Amino acid sequence: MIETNDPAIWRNFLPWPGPETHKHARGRLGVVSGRAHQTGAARLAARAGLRIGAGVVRILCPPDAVATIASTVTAVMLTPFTSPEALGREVEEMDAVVAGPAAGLDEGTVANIQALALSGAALVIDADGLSVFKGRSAELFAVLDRDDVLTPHEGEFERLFPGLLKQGRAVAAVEAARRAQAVVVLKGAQTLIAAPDGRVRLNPNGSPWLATAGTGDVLAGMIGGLIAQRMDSFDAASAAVWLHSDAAARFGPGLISEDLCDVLPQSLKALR
Ligand SMILES: NC(=O)C1=CN([C@@H]2O[C@H](COP(=O)(O)OP(=O)(O)OC[C@H]3O[C@@H](n4cnc5c(N)ncnc54)[C@H](OP(=O)(O)O)[C@@H]3O)[C@@H](O)[C@H]2O)[C@@H](O)CC1
Ligand SMILES: Nc1ncnc2c1ncn2[C@@H]1O[C@H](COP(=O)(O)OP(=O)(O)O)[C@@H](O)[C@H]1O
Repeated sequence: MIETNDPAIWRNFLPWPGPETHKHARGRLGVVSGRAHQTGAARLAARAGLRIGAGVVRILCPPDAVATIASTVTAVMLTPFTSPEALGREVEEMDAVVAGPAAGLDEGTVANIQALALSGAALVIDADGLSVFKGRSAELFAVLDRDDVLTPHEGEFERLFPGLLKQGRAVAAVEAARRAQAVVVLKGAQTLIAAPDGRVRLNPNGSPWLATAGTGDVLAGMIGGLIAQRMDSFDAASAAVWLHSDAAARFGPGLISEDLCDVLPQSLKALR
């Protein structure tokens, strides 16, 4: 049965800070950046992770990207890594990690995701982190846990699950989550969120203003930020998808992806 992704389902599980909390207790999120000329996507995701409440957000980047990122981030922290093993060590203390946006379609991205999967952090895998496994999806599924989240648009979905969309989006999303044994967010005008146990939610408040570059990167950061705050991954994905659309609708005409973070507090306040 397809459930409507109504806030009533997950609203009581949204993580609000208690009086005794501190930034590390609120959740630590990592975001893996691409090379020097491909850092925007990670910066969008990292900012979104902070805005949705993760207490500490750190971008992990190749050494050549340090100067670019350092000159453009403020509250977001930054650590370079020189190998997949070093990346895996950096995320040991993190609660969740976003990987894939603008990561590059090469073996380095495969190795980074495999190293991240060995850590205890929940993974949110998007964009190139999905596309790089085209024709070899079993290698990705083999390293995933049930608290990991895949966030494909239809093009990326087709690369991981060729032909499956012909069965209809809802059936396809459920089957994808079963095969991956992870949460699958099949993005689009009516985004679906599917869990490996067969549950599926259809998002009711999609906003066409989201059809602009980088909004998927923001969504990945929002999901990662909620999981870092220890929200269940299926509920975190559901809540992030709804809040993302709500923020877009509040902003309306002229929205670009970097505006979403600025309007997200209004969406959060309305639910509190
Ligand atoms: N600020 C930054 O740094 C940003 C960096 N970004 C980074 O850019 C890289 C490329 O990302 P991407 O998503 O544009 O390209 P990708 O998935 O390789 O292929 C696109 C092809 O897939 C198809 N397609 C089918 N359905 C689709 C759908 N629903 N939505 C979209 N596409 C759909 C469609 O094919 P067509 O239908 O045209 O034949 C289309 O031509 C990636 O690393 C990403 O992280 C972006 O996040 C933006 C902000
Ligand atoms: N017509 C639309 N109506 C509602 N939401 C849309 C529409 N088009 C795109 N979106 C949303 O915008 C986001 C785009 O993500 P994605 O394709 O990964 O973009 P990018 O890679 O540029 O960040 C997704 O959350 C998707 O659901």
